Amino acid sequence: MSAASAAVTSVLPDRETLATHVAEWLVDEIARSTGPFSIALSGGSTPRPLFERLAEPARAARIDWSRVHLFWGDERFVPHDHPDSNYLMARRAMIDHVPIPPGNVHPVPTHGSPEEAARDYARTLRDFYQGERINPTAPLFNVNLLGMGGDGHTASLFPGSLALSERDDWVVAVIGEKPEPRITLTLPVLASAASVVFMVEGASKQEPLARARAGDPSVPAGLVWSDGQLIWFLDEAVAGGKIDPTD
Ligand SMILES: O=C1O[C@H](COP(=O)(O)O)[C@@H](O)[C@H](O)[C@H]1O
Repeated sequence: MSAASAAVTSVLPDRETLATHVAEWLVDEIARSTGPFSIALSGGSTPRPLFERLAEPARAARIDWSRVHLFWGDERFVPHDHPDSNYLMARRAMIDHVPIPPGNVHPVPTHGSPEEAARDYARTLRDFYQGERINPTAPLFNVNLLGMGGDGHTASLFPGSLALSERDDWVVAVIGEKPEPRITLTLPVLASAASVVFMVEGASKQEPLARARAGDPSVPAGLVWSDGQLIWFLDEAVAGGKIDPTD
């Protein structure tokens, strides 16, 4: 399945409304579920207002945080207190303000070497999943929240990267493509979610978004599929008035 097939699209007026809409969607998804609810978080700037919305007291009170497990789709290989850390951003915007049990927060380790960290995180994911191989009928995550960079990258899968072809390892170290090494889940693991959710905003991403949605293989976000449903949450600036929500 490619990003171009079986996708649902919601276009919201602006980034603030987008964040509120996705927060409400997530609250409803958690409320409708039973048992553990696992979410893979993205980093960068786009999800920050969403995390802040989820931490607002009235909304946070509607979430059974004891069932929520937080993972990350990718991480910069920097200490957890480094300003570039995806974990630190989520902690400051949300985790520090909600009653989630500490044991339910599963950041990507950033000690040792990047390769060791990738191996350790794959172990963490497999232990949570209670399986060594992904079964497409039993997704690892309830929700995998993804973003897209201006170059079309998603998680830490960059255009032309060897990591895009990885089908066996669940997590890989990406070295030499960015100033700092990255740790990223690979495509089959990113796809293993009941809902793979892209949140993309801003006029500067119109062009890569259009290519991703057309399934352009040179745009990593366009290579992501979902073992469940694929949802694009967009603001009008990135949709550019050109997106038919039924596409
Ligand atoms: O490097 C990253 O970038 C993407 C996109 O970030 P944004 O700032 O353009 O929203 C993000 O999805 C990814 O998790 C992050 O590590």
